[in-house]
Amino acid sequence: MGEPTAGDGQPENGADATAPGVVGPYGERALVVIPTFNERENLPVIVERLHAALPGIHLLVVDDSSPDGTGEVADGLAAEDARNRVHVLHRVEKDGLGKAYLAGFAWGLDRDYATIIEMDADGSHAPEQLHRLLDAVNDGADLVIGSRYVPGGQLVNWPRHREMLSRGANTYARLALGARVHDITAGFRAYRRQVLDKIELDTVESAGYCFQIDLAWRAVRAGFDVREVPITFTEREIGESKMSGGVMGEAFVMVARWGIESRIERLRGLRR
Ligand SMILES: Nc1nc2c(ncn2[C@@H]2O[C@H](COP(=O)(O)OP(=O)(O)O[C@H]3O[C@H](CO)[C@@H](O)[C@H](O)[C@@H]3O)[C@@H](O)[C@H]2O)c(=O)[nH]1
Repeated sequence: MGEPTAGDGQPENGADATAPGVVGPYGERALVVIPTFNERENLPVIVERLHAALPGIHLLVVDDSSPDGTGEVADGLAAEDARNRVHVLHRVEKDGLGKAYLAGFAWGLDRDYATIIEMDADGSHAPEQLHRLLDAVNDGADLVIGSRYVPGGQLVNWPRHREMLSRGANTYARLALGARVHDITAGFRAYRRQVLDKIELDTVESAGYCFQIDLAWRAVRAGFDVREVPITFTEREIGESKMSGGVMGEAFVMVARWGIESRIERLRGLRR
């Protein structure tokens, strides 16, 4: 499956990956993990915007051998960056968003980044709003979710059917799990590394977008301070979403399972 290829985990530009990725005023080392599949036109734009917004931040592109050559574009960006802020992890085949993030998290945790961020490559998440998430981390939050569904959150140009699907998925997850998170499927997040160290990433099974629900739910259950800050989510202009029936089916089944498991656990706790 999409395991990192030999030699992966090393920065492709020969950079010292332990060099600090200090985020301006935040004074902590932060890594933005960007999963990519067929994003060759979007990637250079997002990298430029990210470094314009937060010049000190490091980023790791996790590419699943995109047929359109995104991996080579990422290597080029890494080679061009004189400050060694851009790193690339190549995986052998498309293996789902969740697995790509897990590989990226492992890379970042190995290199002692203090904060690890999730962000799409397609411009849906605005790098200019990343400081909102980092401010909340700085304020003591453990997991910060950039939320479309709290006051101040917005959707721009998202097709109506995607909005309904997303809102439906959030309502379903809230009812099944009882987690008080408004946008538990959101993919713009910042994790304090202690969260990722604690929530047993080696037992994560979710491969697709339900990975987002899985990790937020684990963080809630572990008692971490999970907060939402409003963001604007903008529909991509170039390329296509990788959402599929399989991705939705996986989320439906997994969330039902976690809901049942947590109710059983609660009942056992009451009986004791
Ligand atoms: N490496 C890798 N990257 C992937 C894969 N599938 C998707 N990606 C990358 O993951 C990012 C998000 O994928 P999209 O397909 O553009 O997501 P979306 O439909 O716009 O979904 C957004 O909304 C979902 C629901 O709220 C979110 O769950 C999701 O994270 C994302 O923000 C993009 O950078 C895309 O290239 C994969 O199998 N492997």
